[in-house]
Amino acid sequence: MGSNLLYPNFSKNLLPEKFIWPKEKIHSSNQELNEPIIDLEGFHSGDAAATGRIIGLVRSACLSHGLFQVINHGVDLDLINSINDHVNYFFKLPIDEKMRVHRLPGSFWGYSFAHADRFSLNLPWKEIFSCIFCENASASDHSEGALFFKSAFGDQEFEKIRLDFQNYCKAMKKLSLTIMEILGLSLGVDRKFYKEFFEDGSSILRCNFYPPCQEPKQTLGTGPHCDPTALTILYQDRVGGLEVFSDEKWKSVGPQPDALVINLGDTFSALSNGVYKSCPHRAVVNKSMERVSLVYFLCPNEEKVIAPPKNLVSSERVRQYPDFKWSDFLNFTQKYYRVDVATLQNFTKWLISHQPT
Ligand SMILES: C=C1C[C@]23C[C@H]1CC[C@H]2[C@]1(C)CCC[C@@](C)(C(=O)O)[C@H]1[C@@H]3C(=O)O
Ligand SMILES: O=C(O)CCC(=O)C(=O)O
Ligand SMILES: [Fe+2]
Repeated sequence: MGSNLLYPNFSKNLLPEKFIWPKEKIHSSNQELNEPIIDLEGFHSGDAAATGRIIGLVRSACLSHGLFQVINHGVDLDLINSINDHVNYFFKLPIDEKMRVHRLPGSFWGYSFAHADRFSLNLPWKEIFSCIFCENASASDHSEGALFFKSAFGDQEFEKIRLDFQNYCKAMKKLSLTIMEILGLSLGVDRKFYKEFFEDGSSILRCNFYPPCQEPKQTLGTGPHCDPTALTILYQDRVGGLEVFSDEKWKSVGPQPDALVINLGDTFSALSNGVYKSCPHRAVVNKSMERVSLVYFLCPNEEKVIAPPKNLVSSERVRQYPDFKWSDFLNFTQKYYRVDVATLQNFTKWLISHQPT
């Protein structure tokens, strides 16, 4: 990035050409997604009737658009607010301080401005701060992590902030394994199947900062896409901007105090043999308010082969996607293909054409 820094343009009136998206990708419906918010309390306490209702609601959301919201999710709301504060603090730093942790090519750690170092067209109107967490990280990964947080947050506070981030990711991992159990039950699969599959997985945490934009109808904060990962847990502040494609329309997912948004990604769709679709979504921006979203992506262990359980495959429902490893899919999204709503289909074609004969 460095030399072609576009950052100062964020404060000017004219939208730089690189941020202007094609009109057909931007059209909006002004409709809200009206979905029940799912209360997980009954599942946590083992209430059979409540669990049955939760499974039914999850199944219907995942068959139709792959997104739902949960409350009583077990993640400490004070911890969420602390991460939100840390993230706001970081994004408000002067650009040269944020650049101390700028994301290096091929890495998932660090700060990026609009992905301006990776793409040249249809840039998203956002700044991004990312980290990866893996519970079985080696001692050297831990010391690199400490250095990273020190560079991002300074010598005084970094240890507490790093611990908050670690605790946040642990809480998100726990919640995502609970959701995996519910997804298993909702698909008639052994309730432990998906939960165990992801136990040794890794996690990506993406913190997005969307500055106000003078021309919000010409650009997007995050373009239309399905997450290539398995499951996403998103916290959005009170501003709003997340939209989901449902019934052929973009509908907004309004922020709900205390709720977390859950959406399915391509990897889960493949693991369900396409019974559940991954969720097409995007983020719009607005003229007057900045917005933060904290996005936790659950990923499988890099070496695991992604294949659906046997009872989701039959002569009526043959295999929809070939076996693949998460490391290959991730590599595809970072080296060969800019993630959009058709990443999994294009990866499947790419895999087949690159298979040794
Ligand atoms: C595997 C990944 C690619 C992206 C980061 C993680 C999970 C979601 C992907 C992303 C956020 C989807 C929208 C487009 C993208 C480029 C972005 O706007 O950040 C995507 C990520 C990426 O390739 O960095
Ligand atoms: O910020 C949002 O609401 C959506 C972000 C998103 O979809 C992503 O980071 O994958
Ligand atoms: Fe996403």
